Amino acid sequence: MNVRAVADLSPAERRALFERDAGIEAVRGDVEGIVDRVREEGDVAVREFAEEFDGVAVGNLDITDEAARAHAELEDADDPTLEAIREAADNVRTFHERQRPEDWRESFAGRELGRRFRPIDRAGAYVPGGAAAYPSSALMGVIPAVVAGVDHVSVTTPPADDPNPVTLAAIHEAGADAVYQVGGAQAIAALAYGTETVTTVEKVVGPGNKWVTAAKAAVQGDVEIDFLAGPSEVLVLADDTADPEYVAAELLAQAEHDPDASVVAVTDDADLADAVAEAVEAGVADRERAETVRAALENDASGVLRARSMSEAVLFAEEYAAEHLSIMADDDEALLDRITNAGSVFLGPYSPVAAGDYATGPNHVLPTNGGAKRYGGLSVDTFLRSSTVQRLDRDALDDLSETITTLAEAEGLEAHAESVRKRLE
Ligand SMILES: NC(=O)c1ccc[n+]([C@@H]2O[C@H](COP(=O)([O-])OP(=O)(O)OC[C@H]3O[C@@H](n4cnc5c(N)ncnc54)[C@H](O)[C@@H]3O)[C@@H](O)[C@H]2O)c1
Ligand SMILES: N[C@H](CO)Cc1c[nH]c[nH+]1
Ligand SMILES: [Zn+2]
Repeated sequence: MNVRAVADLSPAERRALFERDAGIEAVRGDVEGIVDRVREEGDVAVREFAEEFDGVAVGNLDITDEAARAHAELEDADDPTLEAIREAADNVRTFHERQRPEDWRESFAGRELGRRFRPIDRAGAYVPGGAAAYPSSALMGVIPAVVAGVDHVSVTTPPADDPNPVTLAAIHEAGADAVYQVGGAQAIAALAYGTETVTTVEKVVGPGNKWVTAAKAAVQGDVEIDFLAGPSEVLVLADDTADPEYVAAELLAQAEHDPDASVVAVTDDADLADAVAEAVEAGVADRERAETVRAALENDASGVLRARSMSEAVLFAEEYAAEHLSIMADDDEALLDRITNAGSVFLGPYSPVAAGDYATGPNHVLPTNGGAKRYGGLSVDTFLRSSTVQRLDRDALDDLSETITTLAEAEGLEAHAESVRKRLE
C-alpha cells in the first residue's frame, strides 16, 4: 500500500474515498433483472439463480427443520462453537434489551398525550454466506427482531451442497421462525414479494455483498428495508502513540470480507503511516483469502493517508463516515467528541473491530458507503413503529379552539373548524 497525503488527493481520489459505492452501481441493472424474475416467476427463478450463482441444485427451499437439527447435533456433541454462539447471543440480547423503548403518557392542562411502540408483524433477515459463513450476522439480524417482539422472523441464507451447520445453528439459536436457503439478490426479492415457498415480510434487513445491497435498494419502497449495509469498511484514526501492527491488523481484518471492502488508515504521523503500509504488505503475504484481501487493499476507496494534523484527520473521518471507526490515539475521547459520522466507534488499542463483529453485543449490521451521515445501525427500533395517542377534556379543547379554527380557516378547511365548534356549542 502506498502512503498518500490527504492534502494532495486529487478530486477523483477524494471522490473514490468519499463517494465509494463498493461496486453496487455497476450491478444495479443485473440485479433489477433478477428481482423482476423472482417477482414474476417465484420459486422457479429462485432455483435457477441458485444454480447459476451458487452452483447448487436446491431441493427444498425451506430448511427450518435442518436448522433445528444442526443446532441439536452441535448441542449433543457439546460443540464449543455452539458455546461461543450462545455467549455472543447473550451479549447481543442484553445490549439490545436496553434499547426497548417504554410507552409513555403525560397529562397537562386537560391534555393527555403519549407515544406507544409496537413491533412489525413479519421481518426477514438476510444472513450472508457466499465467500465466508456468517453465523454472527444471524445473531445480529434476528435477535433485535425477537427482542422487539416481531411475531414472525424469517431468514434467508445462500444455498450450499453442505449447508454450514454453525450458521444454521446460530439462526436457530437466535430464534428465527423460518429459514430458507436462498442467497443474493434473489433472496431479497423473495422476502420482498414472496414466492410459493418464501413468505413475504414487511421489512427486509441485513448485510450482504454488492448484489444483496443493490437488491435492497431496488425493492425499497415496495417493502421497508433497514438501510444499505454493503461490503465492510474500516477507518482507523491514529496518532503517533498507535501501534502500526494493530492498525494494519484492523485493515487486514475488514479487507478479508470482500474484494469490494474499503479499508483506510489516517494519521498525522508520517512514520506511523509508513510503518502501517509496511505492516499491511507483510500481512497480506501467505494468508488465507489473500486474493480478496489484496483486491480490497487495492480498491480506490482504500489507503494509508497522512494528514497535516489530527484536526485534518478528524475532518477526513467526518467526511468518510465509516461503517467502523477505530480510534487509536492518546486522547481518543477528545477525538470522539469531534466525530458525529460513524456506524460504530472502537476506542483504544484493545478494542479491535472483531470484538464488535462477534461478541461484545452492539450490532455489527451497520451503514456503509457514508450512510452513517444519515442513519445508525440495526437496532430494536428497526423493528418497531410508533403511534401517538391523544385525549383532550372539554376545557382543553376550549383552550385550543381558537388556534385550531384559525389554522383550519387559513387552510380553507371549514369542516375541520366545524368539528371543533360543534363540541363546544
Ligand atoms: N455492512 C455490514 O453491516 C456487514 C455485516 C456483515 C457482512 N457484511 C458484508 O457482507 C458480505 C458478504 O458477502 P458474501 O459474498 O460472502 O455473501 P453474500 O451472502 O452477501 O452473497 C452471496 C450471494 O451473492 C450472489 N452472487 C455471487 N456472485 C454473483 C453474480 N455474479 N451475480 C449475481 N449474484 C451473485 C449469490 O447469489 C450468492 O448467494 C461482505 O461484503 C461483507 O463485507 C457487511
Ligand atoms: N465486519 C462485519 C460488518 O461489516 C461483520 C462481521 C461478521 N463476521 C465478521 N465480521
Ligand atoms: Zn468483520
